[in-house]
Amino acid sequence: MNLKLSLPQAPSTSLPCFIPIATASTTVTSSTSNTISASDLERVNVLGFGSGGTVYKVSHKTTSATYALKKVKEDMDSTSRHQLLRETEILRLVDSPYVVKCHDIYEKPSGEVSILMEYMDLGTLESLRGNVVKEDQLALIARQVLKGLSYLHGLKIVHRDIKPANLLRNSREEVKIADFGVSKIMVKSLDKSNTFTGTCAYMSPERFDSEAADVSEEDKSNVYAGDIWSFGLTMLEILVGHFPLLAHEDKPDWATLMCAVCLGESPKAPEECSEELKSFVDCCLRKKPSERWTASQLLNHPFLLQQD
Ligand SMILES: Nc1ncnc2c1ncn2[C@@H]1O[C@H](COP(=O)(O)OP(=O)(O)OP(=O)(O)O)[C@@H](O)[C@H]1O
Repeated sequence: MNLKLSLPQAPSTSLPCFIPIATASTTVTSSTSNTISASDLERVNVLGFGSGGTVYKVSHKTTSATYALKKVKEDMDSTSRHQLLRETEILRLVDSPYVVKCHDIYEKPSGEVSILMEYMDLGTLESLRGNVVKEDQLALIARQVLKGLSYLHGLKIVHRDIKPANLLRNSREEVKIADFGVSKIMVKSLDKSNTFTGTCAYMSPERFDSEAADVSEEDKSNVYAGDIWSFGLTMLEILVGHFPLLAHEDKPDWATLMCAVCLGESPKAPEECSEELKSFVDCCLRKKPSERWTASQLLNHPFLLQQD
């Protein structure tokens, strides 16, 4: 008589069903037990603009603690709304020293959503462009990003947009992964999430052209390898100071990129680099996803072990 049936899991493709975002005027949701009221925050200045909204540096009126507040555009279309729901779902789930911490999420009755994050005072890794980055500095950055990726992949989260603009650093020499707008939590083991999502320039060959004859079903479902390709390109960019696939074009068109990523040879570390670094880059940028090393394997690569 009192039969109890467990409810089926919602598929990942549907709108995520998660706890609703709290209103700013009341309690706010948080991955920590401490909640911060939106009315206690004071804007200091604008930190930057993204496609989804504006990020402000804010200060807590009583504690003077500094945070970054991402205010998401109100007039979102359904795709952007969907991305925001996914991002907040993931932000609530993750808690790692290698991922930018989300303290609270606020929603006003008007629909305006703001995300309160840990403040990373040195901004994104894009700011390193033009600087000479030594191998030991690169190893320090690579190790932290890989620890973040290893953590995320362990939770079956694929980031899908690893690039210098989505990696933030602070003056404690910490580097953290940010921006989960196009990330995804993998539900089924055969879920193929290597679709065309994220920033084209850093996309792996199998994601760029998943219909190519040499992309097997196994390659398509090896979603985490796509993050490793993007990570490898990002590390190489930091090392050489420019986008490594097309040195002379700032904003290459889609066809040029497609040729470089899918038909060209994988980019390599410059000849003058150590053998360990050359091998490290090679292990990240193998064309076949099954041959690319995983984040945990890369953490044990000689390039990172020797710089420990
Ligand atoms: N937690 C943070 N601490 C310090 N600065 C931040 C933080 N988050 C974002 N920023 C700054 O704000 C800028 C915009 O960030 P945002 O995440 O909205 O967009 P984006 O990642 O640059 O672009 P898009 O969302 O279009 O991919 C970043 O480039 C960075 O300079």
